[in-house]
Amino acid sequence: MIKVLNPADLSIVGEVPDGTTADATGAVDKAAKAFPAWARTAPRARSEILHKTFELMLRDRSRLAELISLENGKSEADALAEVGYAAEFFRWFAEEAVRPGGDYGEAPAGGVRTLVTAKPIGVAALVTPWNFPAAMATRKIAPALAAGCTAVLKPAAETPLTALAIAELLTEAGVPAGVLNVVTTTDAAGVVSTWLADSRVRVISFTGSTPVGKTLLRQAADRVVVTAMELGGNAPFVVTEDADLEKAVAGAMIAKFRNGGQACTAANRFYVHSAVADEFTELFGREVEKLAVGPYSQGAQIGPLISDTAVQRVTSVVDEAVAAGARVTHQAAVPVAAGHFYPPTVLRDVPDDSTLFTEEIFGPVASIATWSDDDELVARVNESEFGLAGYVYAGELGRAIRISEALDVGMVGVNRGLVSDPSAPFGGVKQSGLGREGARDGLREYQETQYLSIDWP
Ligand SMILES: NC(=O)C1=CN([C@@H]2O[C@H](COP(=O)(O)OP(=O)(O)OC[C@H]3O[C@@H](n4cnc5c(N)ncnc54)[C@H](OP(=O)(O)O)[C@@H]3O)[C@@H](O)[C@H]2O)C=CC1
Ligand SMILES: O=C(O)CCCC(=O)O
Repeated sequence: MIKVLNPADLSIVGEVPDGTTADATGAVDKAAKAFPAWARTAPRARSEILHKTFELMLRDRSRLAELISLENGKSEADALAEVGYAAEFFRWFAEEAVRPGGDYGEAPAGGVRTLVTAKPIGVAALVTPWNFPAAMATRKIAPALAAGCTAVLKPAAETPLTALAIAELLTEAGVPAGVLNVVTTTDAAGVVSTWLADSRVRVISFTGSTPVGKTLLRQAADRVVVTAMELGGNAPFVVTEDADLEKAVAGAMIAKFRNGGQACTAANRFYVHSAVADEFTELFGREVEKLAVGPYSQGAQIGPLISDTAVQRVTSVVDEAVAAGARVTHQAAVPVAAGHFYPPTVLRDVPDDSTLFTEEIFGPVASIATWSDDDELVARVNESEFGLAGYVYAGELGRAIRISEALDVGMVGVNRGLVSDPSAPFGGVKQSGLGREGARDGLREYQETQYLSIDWP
């Protein structure tokens, strides 16, 4: 069994089976057996089951939020927001399930009709991280099932309880046995490589770190498995000299501190125009100092990090930046408690080559640098090998759009601190990944295009 810990106080909140590679194959057996019938189910029937699951998640919103907070540590507000966000993927893909797509046309030379259909690919392997235990699962399960695929899911070993609770709700909503199979395990590499080697698994969708994503891409290449990869980010947060600073601070609080900074979309590098950098730092820093850090059960706004290793890593990258000349300007207090807490922190004069700027921080640390020329700013931002999200705050909308379009990222919040939305195509460029989740694109990740070229005398 795997013991699931509460990162706020290290108490045990549950136990789940530690699945083996034999369990991994058993899950594919079930998914493969269930596939033909599920793929033939009328789109409307699949849609209604997904819609019912959306309703059940909202019915159980507080229970699910508590489970998320217990195993992940995030605040009650973040957990409730996550349940709403996660449930919306079921509603969105319930609506997309009835629009599988397709086409019908005539070849230019005549004598041929072309009938194009979008078919479910087959068994989908879904691998999800601990930072959004509900939303990362539903962002994959909903489109896979909407398309007519069956699935095997491996949640993170730190947060398996939420995925199991969602699977139960899908069963309650009417998903037949075998359509979704969850394998909890501490042998992530063994289970996932077993799936990628199995000829019945035709697509893998992964959310997690870039190094693991690269490993899975290499493994997927052996059988040319279709891949969708949501990997690490390094989001810039740009503030121009004519931006509304109060609005920019409000957006920064969301972009940086949602989920305690543990999000691939989290603002990682603040580039504030030198004319307003002092004022922005002061306004932002004052808000950061007010953040209440602690266990969700005490109504805190910021919970612990996921593990002690995470705390050590954030500590070391902050220390490294300070040694290189950065200054800590503001910091919130942390409780004296057993959990993995790190104080929300603001730093100024962070060098572009410090790890805080070149790698994902995945913690509540805001690193600020300054700039003064738009072209120089864009060049500095685009030096990164990552390109998931970005944020641009500017007074003149045209300038905000020009800067946003010049950034090598998949998503930009323009005068907004949040980009995530089930109706929008979530995903990154460069080493931040391949493919898109949500929107219509999310369904396409689980469909294969086939055409019939029909003799038409
Ligand atoms: N882009 C994103 O959304 C995320 C980015 N990250 C980044 O990655 C860093 C490390 O986080 P971490 O949780 O370790 O991320 P990982 O990439 O290690 O974990 C994500 C998922 O992949 C699984 N996994 C781990 N190793 C393998 C493997 N060899 N083969 C197949 N599956 C594997 C994990 O299982 P298990 O939990 O059992 O190890 C988990 O289900 C973070 O600090 C952050 O920078 C992390 C999470 C999400
Ligand atoms: O960190 C992630 O992997 C996803 C970010 C959550 C979201 O905004 O959708």
